[in-house]
Amino acid sequence: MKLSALFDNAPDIEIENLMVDSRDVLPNSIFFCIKGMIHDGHRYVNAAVKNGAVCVVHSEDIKRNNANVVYIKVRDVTAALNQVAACFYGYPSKKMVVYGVTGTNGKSSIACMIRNLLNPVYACGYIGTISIEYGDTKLPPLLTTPDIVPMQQILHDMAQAGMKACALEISSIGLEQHRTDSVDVDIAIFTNLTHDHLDYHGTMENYFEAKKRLFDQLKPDGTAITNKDDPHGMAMVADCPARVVTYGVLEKADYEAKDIQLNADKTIFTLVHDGSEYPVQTNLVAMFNLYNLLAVIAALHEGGLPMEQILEQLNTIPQIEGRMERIEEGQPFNIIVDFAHTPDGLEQIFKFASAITPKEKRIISVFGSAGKRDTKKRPVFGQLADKYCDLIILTEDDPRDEDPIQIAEEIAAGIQKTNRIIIESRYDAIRQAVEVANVGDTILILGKGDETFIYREFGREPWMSDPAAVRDALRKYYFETEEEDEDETVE
Ligand SMILES: CC(=O)N[C@H]1[C@@H](OP(=O)(O)OP(=O)(O)OC[C@H]2O[C@@H](n3ccc(=O)[nH]c3=O)[C@H](O)[C@@H]2O)O[C@H](CO)[C@@H](O)[C@@H]1O[C@H](C)C(=O)N[C@@H](C)C(=O)N[C@H](CCC(=O)O)C(=O)O
Ligand SMILES: Nc1ncnc2c1ncn2[C@@H]1O[C@H](COP(=O)(O)OP(=O)(O)OP(=O)(O)O)[C@@H](O)[C@H]1O
Repeated sequence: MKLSALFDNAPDIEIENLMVDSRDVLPNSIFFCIKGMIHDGHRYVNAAVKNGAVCVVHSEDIKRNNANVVYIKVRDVTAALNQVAACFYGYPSKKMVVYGVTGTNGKSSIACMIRNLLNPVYACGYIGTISIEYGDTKLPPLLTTPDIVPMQQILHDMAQAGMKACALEISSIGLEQHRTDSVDVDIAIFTNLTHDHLDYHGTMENYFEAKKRLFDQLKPDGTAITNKDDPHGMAMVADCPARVVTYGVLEKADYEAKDIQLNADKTIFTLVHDGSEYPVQTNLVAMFNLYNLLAVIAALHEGGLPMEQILEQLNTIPQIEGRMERIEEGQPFNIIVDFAHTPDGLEQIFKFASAITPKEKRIISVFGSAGKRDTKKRPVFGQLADKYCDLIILTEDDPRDEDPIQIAEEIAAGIQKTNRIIIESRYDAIRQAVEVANVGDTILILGKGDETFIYREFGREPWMSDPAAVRDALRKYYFETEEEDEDETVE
């Protein structure tokens, strides 16, 4: 693409790449000087030119010392990058119906469900924490919400591959860093707002405002779907220029659930919408998933999918990897692997475990808390586990360069009455839970879902994943010892 097509009054030189990091080698590129939290891109112009930049977009005064380079001064480099990236990749989001999901918990669950339910009738991709998927392509995730250039590039690839829609997770950090400013969102969904990412945003007010940007910026012919039962649900859409649609359980809402029956293996309820009542049965479990499902039904229906077509799929919704994943290997106790890593997420899963575990049986939880991330939530995790669990096994969870034992001690500071042990190795902690569980107990393995890495001081270290670890431990330390016990009895 010619530079002149991207900037007014620019020369006709050919542009092949967009560069935001001077360390990337990208021939015939435009380098954008982004001011970050640590570095200022303006300091890396020479390195960028060495690595292929033929144009530099900047907001501060810099030395224009290379006659072969075009220098373009703008007021806001990030805004320019957003406009240029969308144009460079052919405005891909305008070619698809984009469902943008934001909120503290439930983004991946809702975005994956939208993709899974829509895809059979209307080709839909997914971008989020779990992966990037479209058609038969499945790529590892970048960030939850990719940076500006990869975002536009992925959307372009999706549109090229024939996707007509995309379910996109939009994190508060992504919003704060303007990663979706040039994404044409058609339907924006809000799940809930509870304690998370306060290390980044500082206060709940800032965190709220970051999320609210998605709704403030929504186009007038877009749709905002909000959780009426969440204390922030209506405030989130207060200044939204788009049509607002609500879902909920506690109050009248556009998509409302009543007569709810929560079971260990299914949920039954009546959906009330637009004066009609629909009986619904789904294989999804737990109250928070009912909320997620209401958001999904609202989004798909508002997006044009007939209600009957949505409802007929709800009894066999595909399991979302690492989210409320029940491990069934024939053991006589429940094992659930879940990605819960916020206080609200933890409390929801503890409540569900309390509902499915008989009073005289135990809830055994295995979890930690990530290093270098929101340290204030650690004792809160401890308090919550103390309230609901009978045995707490604290272990590592992405320690980065912190000491996992120290993190565990900080969680333990919130535990007053419940037995707790600290086992640093995640595998050994899972093994311990499996070895001590009795018939009818419930084991919860929380925080990492299906992730196949653990972040350490040097970066990602491969990890077999919690579901694989628990299956391995069951085989080696539960079923084999059971067989040995039987052999001894025979003798
Ligand atoms: C903490 C954080 O959000 N960091 C993001 C931020 O980086 P930063 O401000 O530190 O950037 P910086 O290092 O100061 O660099 C500033 C600029 O100088 C450039 N640079 C820097 C050095 C150099 O030699 N040359 C050069 O050109 C950099 O490429 C950059 O453009 O801006 C970068 C884009 O310019 C992001 O990629 C980066 O995300 C990092 C990778 C990250 O880990 N982010 C996480 C926290 C995140 O975004 N998480 C959310 C939420 C997930 C959830 O909900 O759980 C997500 O959406 O994934
Ligand atoms: N609507 C909800 N309300 C509260 N907790 C939820 C909700 N949906 C899911 N959870 C809990 O939060 C965990 C993470 O869910 P999910 O991955 O969908 O959230 P997320 O917002 O995408 O988080 P992340 O971006 O960090 O992946 C789940 O495993 C579950 O324990």
